[in-house]
Amino acid sequence: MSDRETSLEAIIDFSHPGFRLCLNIQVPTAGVTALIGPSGCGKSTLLRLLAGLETPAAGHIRHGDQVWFDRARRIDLAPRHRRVGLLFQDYALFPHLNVARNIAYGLPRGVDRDTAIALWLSRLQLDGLAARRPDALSGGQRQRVALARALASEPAVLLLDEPFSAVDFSLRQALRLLFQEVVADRPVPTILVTHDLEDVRQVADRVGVLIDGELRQSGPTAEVFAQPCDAEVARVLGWHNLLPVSSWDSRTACGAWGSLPLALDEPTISADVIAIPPDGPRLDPERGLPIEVVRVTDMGGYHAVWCRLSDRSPLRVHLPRSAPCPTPGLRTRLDVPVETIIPLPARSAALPFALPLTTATLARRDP
Ligand SMILES: Nc1ncnc2c1ncn2[C@@H]1O[C@H](COP(=O)(O)OP(=O)(O)OP(=O)(O)O)[C@@H](O)[C@H]1O
Repeated sequence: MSDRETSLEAIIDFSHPGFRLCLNIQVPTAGVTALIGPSGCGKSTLLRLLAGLETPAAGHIRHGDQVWFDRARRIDLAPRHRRVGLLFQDYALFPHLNVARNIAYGLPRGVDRDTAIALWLSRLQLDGLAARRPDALSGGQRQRVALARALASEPAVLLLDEPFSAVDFSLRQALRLLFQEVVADRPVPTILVTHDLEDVRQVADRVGVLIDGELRQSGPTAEVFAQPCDAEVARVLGWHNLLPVSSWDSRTACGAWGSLPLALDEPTISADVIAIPPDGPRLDPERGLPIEVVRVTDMGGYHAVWCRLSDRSPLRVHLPRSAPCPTPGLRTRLDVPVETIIPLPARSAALPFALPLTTATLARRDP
């Protein structure tokens, strides 16, 4: 079956009091699609709508040829008929069932129960816990039981809300690898909601950035991380050094923090903010922005140096270990190579409806 036949597509318009989610999304079968955004932007709500636990005011949801929801045609498939593997932030385990029975709950017909339970207990490092009830598990154990239940059900679509958030660093790493194996083994449209950018970088093939119920940017993971479309998206992607610009032209950007040269052919975009990648700048007492070093952290391969600019704006730079390591309190200057500076608008429009959907998830609010 081609990817087009089994991808998940949805056009959704939905409101809570004071909040509106309005977007158009296509999730291909191959690979993982991560969904990130600030708290309250609508990520969990979108998963609930796709799973059939909330009903859109308008739109449609389709998995391959199967229509799950179509407001105009009055189709609204019950959640149990959508075959969605779901993991919620609160795990939603059955409190009266032990671990084994929770995992077995969604097993497809024909699967040997005991073998499948043993397999998933072992894969998620839950051996020895089969007979425990959820209230006798740690948060991380509960989360893994919920993940096992979602994966074991051989779903047609996987919707996972923060599936690795409650476990320690090394287990998280192991779970990411396991998850990638499982998804590669049985490709289904998969949405991974997470606040952890490492999850996105390591696991996701594509990423969509949701802000205020709209999809602001989406595309291949590396591309989105390298080229955020605006300062709000850049913040979601973990960019630190975003300096507001009060005036600018193609040669200079100025703000309360000072001024920096620009090298734009022409001022084609509205630059409200300049972004300074942390690896570009170098300390140089002779040139650049005046700074005071506030804190230095040894990150293993490099030193992270937190500085304050003249207006007390924070800035973080990464210095190679081969460079002299500054001490807190040092007043010096920061030479920022002109070619590393990225001008960004503060906020761009949501993705328009009519773009092709293969790499993109699209959104628009009504005017
Ligand atoms: N049952 C509800 N009634 C009214 N408003 C709700 C309800 N559930 C969620 N909301 C609101 O809808 C918006 C989106 O919530 P949602 O839980 O989808 O956000 P989120 O992006 O998943 O957030 P987080 O990252 O914190 O989990 C929020 O403003 C939230 O307060």
